[in-house]
Amino acid sequence: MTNETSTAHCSYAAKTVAKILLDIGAVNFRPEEAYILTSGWASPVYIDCRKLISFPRARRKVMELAARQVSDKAGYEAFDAVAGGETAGIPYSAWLADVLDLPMQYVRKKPKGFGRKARIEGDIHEGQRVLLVEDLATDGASKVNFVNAIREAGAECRHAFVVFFYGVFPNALEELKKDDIELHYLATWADILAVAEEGKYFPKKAIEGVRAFLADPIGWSKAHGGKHD
Ligand SMILES: O=P(O)(O)OC[C@H]1O[C@H](OP(=O)(O)OP(=O)(O)O)[C@H](O)[C@@H]1O
Ligand SMILES: O=C(O)c1cc(=O)[nH]c(=O)[nH]1
Repeated sequence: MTNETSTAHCSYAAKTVAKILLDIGAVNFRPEEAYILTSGWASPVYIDCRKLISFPRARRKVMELAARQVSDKAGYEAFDAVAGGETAGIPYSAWLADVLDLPMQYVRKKPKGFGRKARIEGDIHEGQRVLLVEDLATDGASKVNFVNAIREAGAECRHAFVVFFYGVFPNALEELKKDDIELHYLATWADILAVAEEGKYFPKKAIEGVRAFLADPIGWSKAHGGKHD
């Protein structure tokens, strides 16, 4: 595949996924009352990718795009298994494993306090090449936790896939790279804003509020009680 074909596909995928997320009501703008994200950042925006589980045609489309994206970026036959991060990543990993015809596992955030005390459920082997799958990434910190659990189990994990990546927190991709993790994603906030503006999904004022956050997420977080370093 040429670079141009791959770029055209990324752009088509970004627009399609942004439109799907807007159409199913997964995109929440709330500049007047900040959301505090898992990572501690305050944000006027929140994407509820979990909603996709209830929309079968939309989720099938997203998974087709995902399968193509990871094959283009990481390579055909680059993986031996697909692992979902608890909780939201689990259904996505099941669907993607199905499309890619690969075994599936899932990774717990913490070991269970009893039984096998395992963090990986499913069959995992020494040297197996595992793709971590999650719903979304903000600054990516949770990905490192899941990847470490996969590596501690003896498998290899150098790639993570998310449907949605914030694409606003500085150095998120570079920080993951330091841990030898390449993040693949279909859409970002820039894609959502472009489609939302064009399709007039939200009042102009809400879009402007979101733009202020995207231009300075750290300053916005600090001013609204979230973390800022
Ligand atoms: O830290 P990042 O890598 O940027 O990603 C943000 C994480 O926060 C959310 O999960 P949450 O911890 O709320 O758990 P859940 O999946 O159990 O809902 C989301 O599903 C991502 O996994
Ligand atoms: O970081 C999070 O917790 C988070 C952000 C977001 O936009 N959506 C979500 O489900 N979780």
